[in-house]
Amino acid sequence: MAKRIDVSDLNIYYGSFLAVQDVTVSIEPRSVTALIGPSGCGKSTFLRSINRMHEVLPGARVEGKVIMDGQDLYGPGVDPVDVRRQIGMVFQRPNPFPTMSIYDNVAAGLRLNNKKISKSDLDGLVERSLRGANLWTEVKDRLGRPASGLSGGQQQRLCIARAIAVEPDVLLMDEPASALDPISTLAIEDLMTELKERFTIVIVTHNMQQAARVSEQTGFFNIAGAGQPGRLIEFNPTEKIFSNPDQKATEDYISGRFG
Ligand SMILES: Nc1ncnc2c1ncn2[C@@H]1O[C@H](COP(=O)(O)OP(=O)(O)OP(=O)(O)O)[C@@H](O)[C@H]1O
Repeated sequence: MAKRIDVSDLNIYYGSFLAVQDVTVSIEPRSVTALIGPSGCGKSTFLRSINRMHEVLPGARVEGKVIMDGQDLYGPGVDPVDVRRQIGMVFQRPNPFPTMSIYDNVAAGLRLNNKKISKSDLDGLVERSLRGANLWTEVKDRLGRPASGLSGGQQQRLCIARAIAVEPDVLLMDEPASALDPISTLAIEDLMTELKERFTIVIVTHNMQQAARVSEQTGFFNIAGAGQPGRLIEFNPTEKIFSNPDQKATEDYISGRFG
C-alpha cells in the first residue's frame, strides 16, 4: 500500500562532511516525485537516506526525521532491513543477479522474506510481479534462463519486478532509465505511470523532459559551491517548476543556464 513520507530537518553526513543540509519535504502517496539538480548536489544521497541505505557506508549518518505514515524510520528499535523491505530501490544500472534465472531473480526477495511460501504461491507472485513490470509476455517462455540474456531495458524491468515482488510501500528510483535507449526509457516511464497507482514513487533524474513527463511534484536541489552541502531549493508541483518556478536558481537550471 502506498504511504506518505514526511522528511523534516534532515542533515546527511559522510563522516564529517555534511553532504545535504536541512531538507524538509512531504512526499505524497500514489504519485511520482522527481528530484532534479546539478551533479553532486545530493539527490542520490537524499534518496538513499529515505530507506536507510545511506548508513551502510562506514561513517555515514543522518540527523533529523523521516516519517512514513506516522512511523519514524530512524526511531529506536526500527530495523533498517525492515525499512528497506518496505521501501524498495531501483538503481541506475540494471543489477539483476546475472547467473540466476529470470524466475529466481524475481523470487529472491520473496524467498528471503517468506521462507515457507509454496511453489504455486511463488509462481503466482512471480507472474504478477513480471506482469506488473510489463515484462511477462517477453519472458514467460524462458523463465528458467539466466537474467544476463535479457536486454538492458528488460533487465531494468526485471529489477523493477524484483523490487515490487515484495510489495513495498515506496519505490525509490535512482536514474532508472539513464543507461537505457529511448524506447526502453519510454517503457520505464509508462511503467512508472502504472506503478504510481499502487506505490509512492521517488525518482532521481537528470532528464528534465522525463521529470516533466512522469512526475506530479518536483524537488530542485542545488549547491552553493564545491564542498558546500546540497540543499532542497524548491519543491513544487511539476507544472509550476517547469513553467513558473518560485526561485531564480530553479529557472536557470531548467532553462539550461547552468548544471
Ligand atoms: N560514498 C561517499 N563518500 C563521501 N562523499 C560522498 C559519497 N557519495 C557521495 N558523496 C558526496 O556527497 C555529495 C552528494 O553526492 P550525490 O551523489 O548524492 O549527488 P547527486 O546529486 O546524486 O550527483 P549526481 O547527479 O552526479 O549523481 C557530493 O559532494 C559527493 O562527492
